[in-house]
Amino acid sequence: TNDDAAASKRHAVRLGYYEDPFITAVSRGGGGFAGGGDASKPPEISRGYWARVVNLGAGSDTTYMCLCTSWPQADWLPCKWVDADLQDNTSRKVLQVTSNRQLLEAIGGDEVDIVHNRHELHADPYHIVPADLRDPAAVVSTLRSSCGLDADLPTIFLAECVLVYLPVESSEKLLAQLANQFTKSALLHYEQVNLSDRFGEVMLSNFRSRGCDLAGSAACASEDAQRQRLLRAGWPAAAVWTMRRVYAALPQPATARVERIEMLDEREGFDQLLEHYCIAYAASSPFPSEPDLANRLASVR
Ligand SMILES: C[S@@+](CC[C@H](N)C(=O)[O-])C[C@H]1O[C@@H](n2cnc3c(N)ncnc32)[C@H](O)[C@@H]1O
Repeated sequence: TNDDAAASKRHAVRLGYYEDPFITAVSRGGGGFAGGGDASKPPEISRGYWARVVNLGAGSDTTYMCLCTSWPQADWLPCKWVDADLQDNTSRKVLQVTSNRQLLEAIGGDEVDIVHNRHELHADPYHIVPADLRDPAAVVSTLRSSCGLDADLPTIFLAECVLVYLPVESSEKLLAQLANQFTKSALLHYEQVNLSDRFGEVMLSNFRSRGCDLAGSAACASEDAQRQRLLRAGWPAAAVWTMRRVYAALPQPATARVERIEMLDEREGFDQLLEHYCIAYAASSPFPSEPDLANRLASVR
């Protein structure tokens, strides 16, 4: 599934949907390692990738490298960044990063000490570590002991198309462990939603026919199911938006540019697809009221 995600991203970048100078280094077809073939993807898929607010830190994702090169001096860059995935994927990513000059330079080049073995890499502030998300206690222990993460510091967790592959009991345990251990944290999570309607059932059977059983699909039945899972896991605040709502809220010049890259046969199919993916946000403290938020923003400015 990671190879397919990487190939879809490479295709979207090649057509100009968004920029990611590192995607060819991590995805086969451009000298990279991840498979996924070079098949072109329908424009609905590319628009979906472009509209994602967050590219999550797993698989062949290159968000850290993109952030570092786009804003090399920014003081808001995180003081630690961890890409965690199953060992097969981290081994591949370690090989990609250590054997590619462009990726090495993006993570600090000669300026940082890079310690790595086949499965993990530590180039503080950047880390790649193997972690099975079905074992949350081990995940937290790895973050603390191998990456030096301080659970008392503000932390953002990103999960892009990942939780849906875990049984719901496992994703709930993981979410509970993160909410419980990281008391100043937020979670941004992107995956399928509304899978209980007819379109959702067809999506599920398409995944199944590609040999991909979505073990966590029950948590994706509706927006409420997604939200309730976060609340049940102990996150005090949680909100869910379908990608249709997110897309409609994006700046019009930006959507207009992307919609000129490739025409859609029909808009309805794209809207349906957007209706079946969501962004969920959870926070370890209740959301501020709108006036409170405005006051806080004013004091920062
Ligand atoms: C569809 S890919 C998404 C990759 C990346 N987040 C992206 O969107 O480009 C799903 C990822 O979830 C990872 N994954 C699935 N089950 C996992 C588990 N139990 N523990 C850790 N990672 C897992 C896979 O290895 C794969 O990299």
